[in-house]
Amino acid sequence: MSVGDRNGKNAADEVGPSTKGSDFVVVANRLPVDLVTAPDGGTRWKRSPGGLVTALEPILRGNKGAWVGWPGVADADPDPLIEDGVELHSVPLSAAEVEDYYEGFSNATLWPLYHDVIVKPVYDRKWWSAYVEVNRRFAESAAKVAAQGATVWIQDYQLQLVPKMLRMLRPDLTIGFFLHIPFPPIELFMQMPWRTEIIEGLLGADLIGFHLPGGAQNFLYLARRLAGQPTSRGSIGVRSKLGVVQVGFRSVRVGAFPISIDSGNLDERSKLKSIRDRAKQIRKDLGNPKHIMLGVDRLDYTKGIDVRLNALLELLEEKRVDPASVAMLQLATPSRERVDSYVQLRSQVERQVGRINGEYGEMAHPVVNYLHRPVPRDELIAYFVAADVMLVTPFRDGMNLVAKEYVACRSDLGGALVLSEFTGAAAELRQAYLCNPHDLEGVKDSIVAALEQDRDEGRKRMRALRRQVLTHDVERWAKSFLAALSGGGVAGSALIADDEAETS
Ligand SMILES: Nc1ncnc2c1ncn2[C@@H]1O[C@H](COP(=O)(O)OP(=O)(O)O)[C@@H](O)[C@H]1O
Ligand SMILES: O=P(O)(O)OC[C@H]1O[C@H](O[C@H]2O[C@H](CO)[C@@H](O)[C@H](O)[C@H]2O)[C@H](O)[C@@H](O)[C@@H]1O
Repeated sequence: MSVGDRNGKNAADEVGPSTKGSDFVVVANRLPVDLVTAPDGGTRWKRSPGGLVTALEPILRGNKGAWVGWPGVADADPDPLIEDGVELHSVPLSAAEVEDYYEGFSNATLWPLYHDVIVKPVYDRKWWSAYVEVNRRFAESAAKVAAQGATVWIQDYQLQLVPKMLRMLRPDLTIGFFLHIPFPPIELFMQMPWRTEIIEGLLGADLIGFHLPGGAQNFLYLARRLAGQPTSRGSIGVRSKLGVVQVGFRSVRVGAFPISIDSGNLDERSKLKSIRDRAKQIRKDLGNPKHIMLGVDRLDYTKGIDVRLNALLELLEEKRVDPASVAMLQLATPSRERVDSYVQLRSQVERQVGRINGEYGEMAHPVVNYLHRPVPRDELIAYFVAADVMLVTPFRDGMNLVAKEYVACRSDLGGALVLSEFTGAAAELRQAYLCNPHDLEGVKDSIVAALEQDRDEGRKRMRALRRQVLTHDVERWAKSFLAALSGGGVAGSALIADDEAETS
C-alpha cells in the first residue's frame, strides 16, 4: 500500500482526513512507512508494518484510528493516507531538526542517559530547544487529529513532553504514554538539566507505562521529588498494582506492561516448509557446521555485539570452541549512522570481525559472517530456525524483541537462548542461559553451556520459554495497557508526599 509520492498524492489514496477527528490516535516518533524508489525512479511511501503497528492495527481500524509521526526523512511531508479507516498524519522535520531533536537530544542525550550512561550523554541547550519545539508540533498535530473525548496513546522517549502539551491544548482527551526503553536509576536521571520539565511533561498523561516495575517505581520517586506531587506507596506489579501520582484533581497512574511480539504469527510462519528448507540451505551454505550461533540487532552500542565477539575470540583462543565446528552469523541493521558513538561502534565491530576471521577463518569459511543490513522477514525467520544458539547480550535493553522472536520460531523445541540479565526480556525468559554482559568469563561460560546443552535439557528450557512467549503476545500488551487507561487495573492506595518519603 502506498502513501503518496514525495510531491503529490497517490491516486488510490486521494481521500481527505476525517473531519470529525479520530477516536483513537497513536503518536510516535516514526510513521509506519518507508520511502521506496519505484522502478520509474520516483519515490513512494510504502507501509512498513512493524510490531507496534501489527498490535495496534485492529484497535486503530475498529476505532476510526489515526497515527501521527515523522515519515523518517528530512523535509518529507506526505499527504495523509487513509486505509481501512486508519489515517497516517505526518509531522515533517527539517534537516536541522533531525540533527538536533532526533540525532541530538533523542539519541545522543536521552538514549545513552536512559541506557545506564554506556556512552556519555551530551547536554546541549540547542538540542533541548529543538526537542521542546518538535514535541510541541507533535502535540499540535495530535490535538488537530483527535475527536472530542478521544484516546491518544503517545509512544516513547522522543515525545516525553507531548502528554502535558497535549493536555493543555485538549483537556477532554484520555492520554496514555508508554516508554519503550528503560527508565533510568534515579541518580542517573538526576544528571538531566531539564529533569523537572521531563517529569512534568510525562505527568500530563492519565497512564504512564514502562516495561518493568523498577522503571515505574523510579518514576514515582521522581514525581515526588522533582514535581513535588504526592504518590502512592507500595510495590508496582506486572500488569497489576498500579502506582498513583496525584496532580491536583487528576490521578496519574503508573504501571508495568512488558511489550511482546506477534508470537502466534511467527510460530506459524516458522513451520512453513519453505522456511524449513531455507534454514537447511543456510546451514549448508555455512559449510554444515556442528553449531550455528546467531546475533540479530540494530548496530547499537547498547546491544553488546562487541561483548559476544570478544567472548567468541577468547573461546577460540582458549580452544574451548573449535573454529571448524562453529559458524557465527551477525546481522546488524544500520542505525543512527550520523551519531558519533554509532560511527565508532561500527568500526569497532568490523575490526573485531576482521580479527576473528583473520586468525581463525578459512578460505570461503569465515567464523563470523557479518551482514550490515536488514534482511527480509522470512529470511530472518529462517535464520532463527537454523540457529543452535541465539546470542542476545545487551548492556541494557528496554525489552529486546529479538529474544522473544527466536523463541517463537522454535516450535521444534531446538536451539538455546543466551540472554543478558540487563534486558527487559530476562524478567520473563528465566529459562534462557542468563548472563551478565560485564562479566566476560560468565558470558563465555553461558555460551559454552548453550553449545553443549543436553538435548532433553534444551527441549525442557525451550518449552518453558515458549509457554511464556506464546501466551504473552503483543496483542495482550496493547489490550492490558488500554484496559488500564480506560479505568481498569488496581491502583495503589495511600499517597505519600516527598517529605514523608525521605524519612520513611
Ligand atoms: N538485520 C535485521 N534484519 C531484519 N530485522 C531486524 C534486523 N535486526 C533487527 N531486526 C528486527 O528489529 C527489531 C528489533 O527490536 P528489539 O530487539 O526490541 O530492539 P530495538 O527496537 O532496540 O532495535 C526486531 O523485530 C528484529 O527482528
Ligand atoms: O527509530 P530508530 O531511531 O531507528 O530506532 C528504532 C527503535 O528503537 C527503540 O526500540 C525499543 O523498543 C522496543 C519495543 O518496545 C524494545 O524491545 C527495545 O528494547 C527498545 O530499544 C526505540 O525505543 C524506538 O522508539 C525506536 O523506533
